[in-house]
Amino acid sequence: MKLVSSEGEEAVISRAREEMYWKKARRASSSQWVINYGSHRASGSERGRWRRHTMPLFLSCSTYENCHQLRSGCEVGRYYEIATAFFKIWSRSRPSKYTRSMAQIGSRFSPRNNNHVELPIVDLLWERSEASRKIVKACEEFGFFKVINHGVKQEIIAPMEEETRSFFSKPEPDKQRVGPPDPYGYGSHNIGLNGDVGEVEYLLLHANPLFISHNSKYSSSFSHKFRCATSRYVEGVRELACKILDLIEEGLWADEAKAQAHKAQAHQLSGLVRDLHNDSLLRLNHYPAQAEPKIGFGAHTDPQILTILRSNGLGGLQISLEGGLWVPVHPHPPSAFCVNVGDVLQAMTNGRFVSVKHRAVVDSLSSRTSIVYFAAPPLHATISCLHNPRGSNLNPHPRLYRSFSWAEYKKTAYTMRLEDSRLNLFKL
Ligand SMILES: O=C(O)CCC(=O)C(=O)O
Ligand SMILES: [Fe+2]
Repeated sequence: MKLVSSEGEEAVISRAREEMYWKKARRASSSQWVINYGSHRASGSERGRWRRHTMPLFLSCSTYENCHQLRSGCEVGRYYEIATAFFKIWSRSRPSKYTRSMAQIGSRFSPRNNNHVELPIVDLLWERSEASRKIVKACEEFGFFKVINHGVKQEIIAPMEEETRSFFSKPEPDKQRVGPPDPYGYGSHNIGLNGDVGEVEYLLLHANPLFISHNSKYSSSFSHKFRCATSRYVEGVRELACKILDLIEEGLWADEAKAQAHKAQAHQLSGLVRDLHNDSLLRLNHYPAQAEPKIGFGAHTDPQILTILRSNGLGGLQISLEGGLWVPVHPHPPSAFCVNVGDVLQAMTNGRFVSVKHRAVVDSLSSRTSIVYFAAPPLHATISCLHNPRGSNLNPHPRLYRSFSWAEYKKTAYTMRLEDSRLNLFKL
């Protein structure tokens, strides 16, 4: 396939990669995404070079066939083809065979899908081996999936949603009484201690009853109803997280001795979350309505093992695909929980699972809430690549990360910006 320049496809791509210039994908209109890549030497006598190496790729999510010409004079459909070819080659040269490829995702990213990523949906009533295989695949390809028939009862979810709504609708001074976050407590606009801001207010709570003392200066401010709703909810989603982690562990070695998989699993993952000293958190987010689209919660990965998220049925969550392309996650079916891989799980699977960057945008006139449970190990736990109880390697690639304690990782995370890739600091 010929690209804009007369150079061969591989040459142009490797040059673009070498020069390591990627502009984040930006939204050109409601139906198009633009990705630019090329040389950053775009001025003066280098202008020609710039033109030659810069290819704005217009990926239209819903109507690309209807747009005929773009700035460069190339057909959008043609650019779509080029983009797919580009990502196929680009991802081929990525080090891990588990890295998601844009080419794979490209096929789902089609007009029919109405501009949303179709995340895999896992039904927990499926036969166990089927559910476990689907979850592992989703964690490898997307780092995200949804679960239905998850077993968390509506009578646990509804009071939690009600208490969340009622907390955020209190007058500001009442909310401030449980702030500023230390990191637990109520915060508004400022996320963390390192200058990150967003159109969000939130309440961060420790989810382990043993550590309720962390919340004690706040707990007297919460009604009995609120405390009951949160503790029942935490119990429910912790069970769900553990169920999923057991399925993951079974699925990781499913290729070998299938019949033994269940017996041999050692609950290495769920054991961390069930530990008496687990450091799991519950975070309630509220994104007030904005007249125009704003960032509610900036790009980040979740540091913990697994995240279980529920929103009030409104879109706003977006995930980052290969190449910095942001795509919205459809908020349906409403009964589903959205589940994502955290940094710790990426490290424990030696990079086989991906902890994917995501963010929340406020782009509607209704306010959105999300209730997020972060399943985490105890502070003293050592995080290293999982071992197979039957003795074989989880992932035949060399070890990617050194061992670290959760306390060490958490401390590092608190010193960094939201968007920083913390796990890179632990690479071998
Ligand atoms: O509100 C959302 O959809 C995302 C929130 C999130 O990513 C977080 O709290 O870590
Ligand atoms: Fe997150």
